[in-house]
This record gives sequence, structure tokens and C-alpha cells, in this order.
Amino acid sequence: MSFLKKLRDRMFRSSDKIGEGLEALVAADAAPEAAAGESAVKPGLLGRIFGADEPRRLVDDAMLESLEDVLIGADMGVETATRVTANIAEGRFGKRVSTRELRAALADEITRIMQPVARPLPIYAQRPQVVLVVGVNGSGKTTTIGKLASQFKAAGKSVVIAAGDTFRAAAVEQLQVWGERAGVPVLTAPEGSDPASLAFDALTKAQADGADLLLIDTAGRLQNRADLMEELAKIVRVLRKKDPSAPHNTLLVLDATTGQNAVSQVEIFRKIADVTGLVMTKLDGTAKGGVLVSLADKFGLPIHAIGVGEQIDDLAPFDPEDFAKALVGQE
Ligand SMILES: Nc1nc2c(ncn2[C@@H]2O[C@H](COP(=O)(O)OP(=O)(O)OP(=O)(O)O)[C@@H](O)[C@H]2O)c(=O)[nH]1
Repeated sequence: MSFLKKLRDRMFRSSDKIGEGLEALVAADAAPEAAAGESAVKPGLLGRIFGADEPRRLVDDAMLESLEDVLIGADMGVETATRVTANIAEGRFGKRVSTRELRAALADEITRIMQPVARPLPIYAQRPQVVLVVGVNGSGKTTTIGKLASQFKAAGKSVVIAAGDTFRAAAVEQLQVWGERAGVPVLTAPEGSDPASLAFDALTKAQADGADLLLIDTAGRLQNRADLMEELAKIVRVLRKKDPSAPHNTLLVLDATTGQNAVSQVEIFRKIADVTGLVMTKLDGTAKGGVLVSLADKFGLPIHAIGVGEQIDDLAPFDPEDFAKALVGQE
């Protein structure tokens, strides 16, 4: 099964939400033919064969307002929804469009917004490349590290994992399971011990082993932001004693089911860590997938990968066109 097909299947909640919204919007004031004096958007070849008589709605202020509401309802955020709506209006105002045409226009617009931020995790010549993984508890950090470790290992890279959330025994155990499965060493420390010291030991081991990649899990307790900030800063300070250029990436893992809350998580984590890229998980379980569009539009941070399930293969590089099509349910 191609990843696009899988993405479409898994993101059905988001695409249903937008798709049903668009259908309702067009049906609310649909006319099968353009009224006299109004120019219709000319359907393409396929449209002329299959869809020339599909219901259409006049693109006017009321329609655009409804479109904006559909996009806001899919967690795209007000600013992004307004911008996308304005761009859809361009060249279409006063014409009639079908749901199919709207979907295609939306997919194009979303692809355009996402294209500049779609960048795989950069791989540097530096060995080991140190990747610090941050994010709130439950966002999917541990799972993402496990999936990344497995995928890099399968691609022939040697990987070391540091289970830096030393306050959560369950997170450490979960990483050990992923590590065993992937054949990747997982460095742990006693519960409650200093994560910076673990990070130091892990970098020492990764350097001694000649590892390609060191993935460091971190705690995600935002309840005490000052403590977390100090903890992350200390990890970075200590890593730099061994490698002044570390960490080479700081990945922020976000849970799509939190919708617009992910926006404030980016704002907070950018203040407490030097976030270099995003991974969005759980796009399979939510109708709030539109939040990724607003993150791209608002922050311009690279989006490296998306998670659409709990298995190794369910983490994939971010492809803007596939994502846009899956989000709007375009065939
Ligand atoms: N459906 C789905 N579930 C996911 C995905 N990524 C992670 N999960 C699940 O989300 C839950 C939380 O993931 P963890 O990886 O434990 O999250 P964490 O950020 O490490 O959380 P803590 O260990 O609490 O710090 C787990 O049950 C994962 O299996 C995804 O892309 N899709």
C-alpha cells in the first residue's frame, strides 16, 4: 500500500470533517447550472466528462465566510483560515465552484503553504549526530524515538538511545522495548537521577562506539516550566563539554489530537529550547489535522515527519502534497 493511500485512510477523521464541511457549504446554495450572466469556472477535461453537472455554489462573501468556518473547524486557526480563504477567492469570486473544485483548490493552497517547511531530518557528517527530542508528556516522544531508531538502524546507521526522562519509569521501559526490537542500545539511569549526567554518558558511549546517531529522550513536564527549562539547558551545557556543536537537532514532538493547543506548545518550547524541527504524531486519531497547516504558516519551522499510527512504519517523512490531499480527502 502506498503511503499516500495509507495517509488518506488514516487521516479520514480530518478529511471527513473538511469534506463534509465543503459538501454542506456547496449544497447550502447550490445551483446545477450557472445562472444567466454568471461565469462558471470551466471544469477541466475530467470535469467536463464526469462533473460538468455537479452542484455548484457561487463564490461570494457568504460562501467565503462559510469556507473560513470549515477551515477553522478543522483546527487551521483563524489567521491561516483567513489567508487560505482569501487565496481561494482570488480568481474565483463571482464564479460557481463544485465541491470537487474546492477540494482541489484547497489542496493546492495547503501544499503551497507546506512546501517550504517539508524537510527531512537533516543528516550531518558529524558523528555522532546528537538529536534532542522534546515535547510534553504523552505527545509521542518515546514512540517517535523508537520509530526513528528502528528506521535509521534499518538504513544501516548505528544508533544509541538515551532514556533521558528519568522521572518516568514507564517511558524508560518503553524505550527499552523499542531498543530491543531494533537492536539499538538504550542507556538508562536510576529513576529520579540527573538526565544531564545520563546524556553525558550516552554521548561518551556513542563517541566510543563510533555511532552515527544519538537520540536523547527528555522529560515533558510543563507544569513546572522553569525546572524543565533548567533541565534542558543543563543537558545542552553538558553535551557541549564533549561536543561544542551538540545538539545538532532539537526535535519538538507534537500530538495532533491537541489541535490548536499545539500552537502554544511550539511557542513555549521555542522559549525553553532551540527547536530546530517538528514531528507531528497521532494524525490518524483526530479531526484536527489542520493544525499542521497553521503551524507551518505561523512558525515556518521544518516539519520532518508525521506519525499516523503506533507501528514502526507509521512514521514517515512529511510530504506536503500527500498531506494536503489526505487532509481534504482529495482522490
Ligand atoms: N495512534 C497513534 N498513537 C501514537 C502515535 N505516536 C504515539 N502514539 C501513542 O501515544 C501514546 C503516547 O506516546 P509516548 O511515545 O509514550 O509519548 P511520550 O511523549 O514519550 O510520553 P511520556 O512517555 O509520557 O513522556 C502511546 O500510547 C503511543 O503508542 C501515532 O502517530 N498514532
